[in-house]
Amino acid sequence: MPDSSGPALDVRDLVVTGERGRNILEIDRLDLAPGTALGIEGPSGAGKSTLLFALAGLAERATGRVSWNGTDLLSLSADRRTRFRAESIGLIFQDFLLFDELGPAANAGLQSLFAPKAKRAGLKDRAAAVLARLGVPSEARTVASFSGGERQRVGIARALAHDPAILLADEPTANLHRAASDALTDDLLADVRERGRTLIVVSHDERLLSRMDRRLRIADGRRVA
Ligand SMILES: Nc1ncnc2c1ncn2[C@@H]1O[C@H](COP(=O)(O)OP(=O)(O)OP(=O)(O)O)[C@@H](O)[C@H]1O
Repeated sequence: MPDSSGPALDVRDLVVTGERGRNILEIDRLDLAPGTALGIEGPSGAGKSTLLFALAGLAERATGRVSWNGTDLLSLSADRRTRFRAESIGLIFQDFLLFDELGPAANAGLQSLFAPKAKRAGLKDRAAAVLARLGVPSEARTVASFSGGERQRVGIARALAHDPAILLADEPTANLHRAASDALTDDLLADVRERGRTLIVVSHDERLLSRMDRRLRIADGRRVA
């Protein structure tokens, strides 16, 4: 059953500047209803990853408004922003930041170390379910010897383990073979359709983009009509 209390995105006059003060992203307005899947596309260097970072409240030198269901990330203190992210946002980014000395289940269920006791078992179960669904090797070895695609899937399982209301993904299918890519897309969209989750993906993968509800093209740091 759709969860209509999920977050809606409201971006106004978002400007992100680079280290030398140049505007690398300018988005006047972006609204997203709860339960929507948005694909972001555009040429290399267009500002897609910068936008995703800004939507997670991770962009340095960002001004304007990035509001999720009435909470403007840019006006929160760094601590509160971190807390909001931990509770509500799942991030699938390119460098997977795995702990090489841990196995896939421990990496994917990492947040259980910090979660309230009542949530730990559910988090580990969900991490294990996503790993299995994406076909990650389950034998007891550390991820140090995993391939790029396997590491990516462990990172994805970690992002999904705490069941976030908002999922932001940068090229989530880039290193995946067709079957894993399709399974991941199906799972992400099931969360959107059945549970009112909000999904935003940056991708060059037409197969993935074509399944999104909306698409946003960016070039030179701006929306293209
Ligand atoms: N901190 C920074 N200071 C200055 N310029 C930056 C900074 N971060 C990113 N840029 C520049 O801003 C532009 C947008 O970068 P971004 O990574 O968002 O592009 P992208 O659309 O995700 O590209 P790709 O598809 O190649 O990953 C690029 O020209 C990049 O070099």
